[in-house]
Amino acid sequence: MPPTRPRRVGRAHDASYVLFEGLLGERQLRNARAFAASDAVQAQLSEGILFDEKTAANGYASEEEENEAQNEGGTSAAPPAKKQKRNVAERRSRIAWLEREAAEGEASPVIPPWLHAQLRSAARTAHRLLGDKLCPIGVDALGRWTPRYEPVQYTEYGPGERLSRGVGSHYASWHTDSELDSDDVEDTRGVTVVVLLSDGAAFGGGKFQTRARGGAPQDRAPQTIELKAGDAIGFPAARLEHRVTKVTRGLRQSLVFWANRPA
Ligand SMILES: O=C(O)CCC(=O)C(=O)O
Ligand SMILES: [Fe+2]
Repeated sequence: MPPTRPRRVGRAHDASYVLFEGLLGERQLRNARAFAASDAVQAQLSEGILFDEKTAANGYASEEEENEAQNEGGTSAAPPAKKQKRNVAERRSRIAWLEREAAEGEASPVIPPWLHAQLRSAARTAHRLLGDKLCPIGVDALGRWTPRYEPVQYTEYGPGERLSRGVGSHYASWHTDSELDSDDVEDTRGVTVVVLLSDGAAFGGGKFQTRARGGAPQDRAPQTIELKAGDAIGFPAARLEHRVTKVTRGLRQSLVFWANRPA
C-alpha cells in the first residue's frame, strides 16, 4: 500500500502530532528489521534505564522518593523544573544507539543511509506541519532549516523487563523528550519521530499514548495512537507528553529519532 499523506492530528497546543501511515514500505520495513536483528545492533543493546543513570550522575531523587520524602515532611532533592525529565527514566527497555557515520574506535552500528534519510524527511515534514513555535529548531542566517541530529535510538521492549518499583510498564511514566529553557543536548530536541518496527501480532500491550499537559479535559485524557508496523508519529519533543504501556508478550521494536536545534 502506498503511504498516506502525513497529517497533523489534534489542534490543542500541546497535543498535536503528525501521523505518518506507512512511512516505511514493506521492503523497507523488512530491511530495517533485518538491520535491527543484525549482530552489530544486537551486540550494542543495553538496558535503557535512563533514570538510574541520571540519578547516579545528578543526585536527583525519583518521583517516588520525592513523594516519600514529602510524606515524611522532608524536602525534595529535585528542582521542580527537572521533574518531568526524571520521569523519563522510569522506563525499562533495551536500547542501542545508531550512528549516522562510523567513527574511529567506536563500536556503534551505523544506520543505513536510506533509513536515516526517511527519518530526516519525516522530521522535516513534522516540523513544517507543526511549526517552529511548537518544535523550536530555527533556521540559519540564510533561512535554511539546519537541525542537528542525535544518534538514532533503537528500542526493544519485552515482557520480561519490570520496573523495580512495581509500576510495571516501559516508559510507563508520562514524559516529554526535551525540556524548554535548557541547553543540555537532549533539551535541544525540537522534533521526535517514533517509528514502530514490529507487527501488531508480534507483541501485546506496548501502546503508544499521548496526552496534553494543559487545555481541555478531553485533551488531557490519555489517547492511544494505533500504530501499525512502518507507521510513524512526529511530535514536538518538548511539548507532547507520551508513554508506552507495558508490553505483556512478544517483542516491541521502535526507532526514535530526534532533530535538534543547533547549539
Ligand atoms: O518506543 C516508543 O514508541 C517511544 C519511546 C520513547 O518515548 C522514548 O524513547 O523517549
Ligand atoms: Fe519519549
